[in-house]
Amino acid sequence: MRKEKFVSVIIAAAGKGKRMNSHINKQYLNIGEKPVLAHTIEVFNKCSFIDEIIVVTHPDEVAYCKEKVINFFGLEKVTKVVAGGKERQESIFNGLKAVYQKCDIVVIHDGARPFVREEYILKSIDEAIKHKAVGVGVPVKDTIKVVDEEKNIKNTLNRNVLWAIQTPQTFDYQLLLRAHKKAIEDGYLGTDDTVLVERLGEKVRMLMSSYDNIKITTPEDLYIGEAILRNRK
Ligand SMILES: Nc1ccn([C@@H]2O[C@H](COP(=O)(O)OP(=O)(O)OP(=O)(O)O)[C@@H](O)[C@H]2O)c(=O)n1
Ligand SMILES: C[C@](O)(CO)[C@H](O)COP(=O)(O)O
Repeated sequence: MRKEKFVSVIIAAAGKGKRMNSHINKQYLNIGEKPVLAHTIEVFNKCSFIDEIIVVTHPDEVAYCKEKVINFFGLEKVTKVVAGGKERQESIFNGLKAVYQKCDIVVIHDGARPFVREEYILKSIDEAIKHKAVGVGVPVKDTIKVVDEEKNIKNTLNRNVLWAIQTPQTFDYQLLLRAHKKAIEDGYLGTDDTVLVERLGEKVRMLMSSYDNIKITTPEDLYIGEAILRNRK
């Protein structure tokens, strides 16, 4: 069934990586012998059901990304590198406007999540063909508290229903485009894409992925990433 669908991937890599505190943007820092972003794109590039990859980078880094990542690592499925916006949501919207006009299914993935496994990409494409919207994630391991501005605990959430959502998040293209347009119309800014579809009142499926599908966010994630990579070899 997947083969009949045109599948585009949008890699969001236009953030500034402020929490990493590095003069080099975190996507271009090495884990093992390759930049974070090269690890991420390689997984999609190798995946036979992916037809095109659109990379969204910071406007100042388009040329750098092409030279140091796309061309250097021979990532031939990347058809376009486009400039992102100030917020992640804006960057994804720029990506949505750049995909092939006959795109059926769109997979959204963070450039900063280099340990995504092909298995979950394939499962999420299948699930999106059936259900139109799907995110991957993991049940939370910690007990989650709601804390106010004075650092007082207000209440404790029921962990049995809490999941941490990751990417890939995979959608029927027209549905996600509609969800983004509605968010723009309403002035709504979300921190992922599934929430935009939730706002339309549409069902979004959750697929179990793995705890090692981490997002490289703060400096300690780099040595956790080195350990994940060593463990995979
Ligand atoms: N305007 C933005 C902001 C974020 N992202 C991307 O969205 C992913 C998840 O965002 P996050 O980890 O928060 O990255 P940054 O925004 O770069 O991090 P920070 O908040 O520390 O600056 C990253 O791959 C990032 O490059 C993006 O494409 N466009
Ligand atoms: C989309 C996301 O990866 C889901 O966990 C995440 O929300 C994006 O990162 P941010 O740190 O919230 O910008």
